[in-house]
Amino acid sequence: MREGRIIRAISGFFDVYDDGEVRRCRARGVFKVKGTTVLVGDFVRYEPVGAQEGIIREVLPRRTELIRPPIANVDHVVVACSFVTPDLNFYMLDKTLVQASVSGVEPTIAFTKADLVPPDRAAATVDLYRRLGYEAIAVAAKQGEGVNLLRARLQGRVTVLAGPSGAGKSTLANALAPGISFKTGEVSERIGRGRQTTRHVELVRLDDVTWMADAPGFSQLQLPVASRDVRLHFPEFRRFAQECAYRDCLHLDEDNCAVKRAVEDGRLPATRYTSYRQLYEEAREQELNAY
Ligand SMILES: Nc1nc2c(ncn2[C@@H]2O[C@H](COP(=O)(O)OP(=O)(O)OP(=O)(O)O)[C@@H](O)[C@H]2O)c(=O)[nH]1
Ligand SMILES: [Zn+2]
Repeated sequence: MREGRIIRAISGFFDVYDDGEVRRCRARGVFKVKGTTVLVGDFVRYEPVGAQEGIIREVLPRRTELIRPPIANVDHVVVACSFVTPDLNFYMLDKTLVQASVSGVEPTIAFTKADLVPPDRAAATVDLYRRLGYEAIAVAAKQGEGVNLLRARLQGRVTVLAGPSGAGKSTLANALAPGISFKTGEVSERIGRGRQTTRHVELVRLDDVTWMADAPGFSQLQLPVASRDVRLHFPEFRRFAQECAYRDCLHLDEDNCAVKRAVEDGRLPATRYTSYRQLYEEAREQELNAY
């Protein structure tokens, strides 16, 4: 039995990468355990058959699992966020950072189109996020600025790109892995009678241990977290939250909230707190709609 990584799924077959070779495999017996799925990104045990085929016998435990696109063991997301066209949207950025945190995927923020804004503005935004503890890089893809820094962040990991339409994901994908054909938006397909939205995804090899998904990750639809837990995904709140009067302070309308105090006197950025309140409300709404 050998081990490999699924890099592509095509109508019942799975392409398994193992030590420089790709084998087209079928899965046998693995679905007997109820609820078992086989995803791109999965590590599997398989039996080679002939020179180019094989049979998957076991799916190994996953570290992470994204729903859109369905992909396992992603460890890194590059969150593309443009300074202009579309204008920088802190709320969208912060939402994606929360989604990454909930999924256990480490983010790197790529502030794109840095060539279109004054350098001091670009630097201030990058600094804001770095001070919060995030990895953040200003990128001007056409000039090549920031691309090598970003590429270094991919090394040894499986990366997906996320970010709104027009943020520069395809452009980044091409700069990072020349020749990659990055799928844009959502791919719809007719399946049977209804129209079902599916998103095919493949892992593209940069080197033996470095892979990138060829389709964007993290739909902006749902926030997979309870409203009361949203605060846990704003890491900069932590050191202030200890000083809140209530141990379980949500940092909303409670008295004597150290997080709100820190926002008021500028020790925490107001944009982040605004995003927090909005995301809390959004998660709360989801909960109320679930009943
Ligand atoms: N000036 C400048 N333009 C950029 C940069 N990166 C991307 N663009 C332009 O921004 C536009 C959108 O870029 P894409 O890479 O297609 O954006 P995307 O995120 O893949 O967009 P969707 O396919 O809609 O999801 C294109 O016209 C790019 O040429 C950059 O660093 N600087
Ligand atoms: Zn508080």
